[in-house]
Amino acid sequence: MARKRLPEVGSFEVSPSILSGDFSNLQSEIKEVEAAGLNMLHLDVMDGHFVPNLTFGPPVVAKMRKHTDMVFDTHLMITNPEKYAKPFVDAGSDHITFHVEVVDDPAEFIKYLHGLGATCGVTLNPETPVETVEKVAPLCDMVLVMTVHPGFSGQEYIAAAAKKIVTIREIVGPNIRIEVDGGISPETVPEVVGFGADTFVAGSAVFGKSNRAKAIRYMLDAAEEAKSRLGK
Ligand SMILES: O=C(CO)[C@H](O)[C@H](O)COP(=O)(O)O
Repeated sequence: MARKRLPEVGSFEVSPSILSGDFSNLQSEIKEVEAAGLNMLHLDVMDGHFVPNLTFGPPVVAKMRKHTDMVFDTHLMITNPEKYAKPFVDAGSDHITFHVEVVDDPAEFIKYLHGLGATCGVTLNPETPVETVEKVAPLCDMVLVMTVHPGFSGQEYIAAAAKKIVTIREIVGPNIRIEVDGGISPETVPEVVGFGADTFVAGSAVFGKSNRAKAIRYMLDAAEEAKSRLGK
């Protein structure tokens, strides 16, 4: 299976979080955001252990894969990402993000993920210090900053956690994407753009809206406006 690559840096991207989608109608949810021009789909994988919620595993990813060419941006909110990364890649995940809190040797794991043909990302919970990703962030294709405690859609954006984006941008430079997840909307996008993020995970702000194409447009417009205003 040909792996899809993350969009080149230089664009703003919305990666809509399927967690807020209608799980009884995944095919049409996917088609709708793809038709709106999006390149990425955020797959929220939860194990009921690392986070207090459960979602889906590789068989569901394999079914979704049949319906789209979007990059499957797979966020493993699970205790054993080393055990499950390959089954997700085999099922069609293009990009794997793991939590630094649960991996003993993140640099080795990144090498392993690249060896599987996937792009990869590291992430950290709101309370996890930015120093934990300092060494490995530059080895990734994208770094994900959590601005809510992972587990559920519709939570309030934690501004203090978003500030970590500034330090991570200094560490990785301009050529690695920084994605932000949790409470992202046209209201919070300007702040995270100012901090240096370029990739926006959005659950309620996309799938929670009746007109998804319009919701996506608002978010991307808010990002472009912030960029020109801040001279970024
Ligand atoms: O990882 C997540 C929660 O753990 C999600 O991506 C979350 O669903 C985003 O939802 P919202 O945009 O409504 O905050």
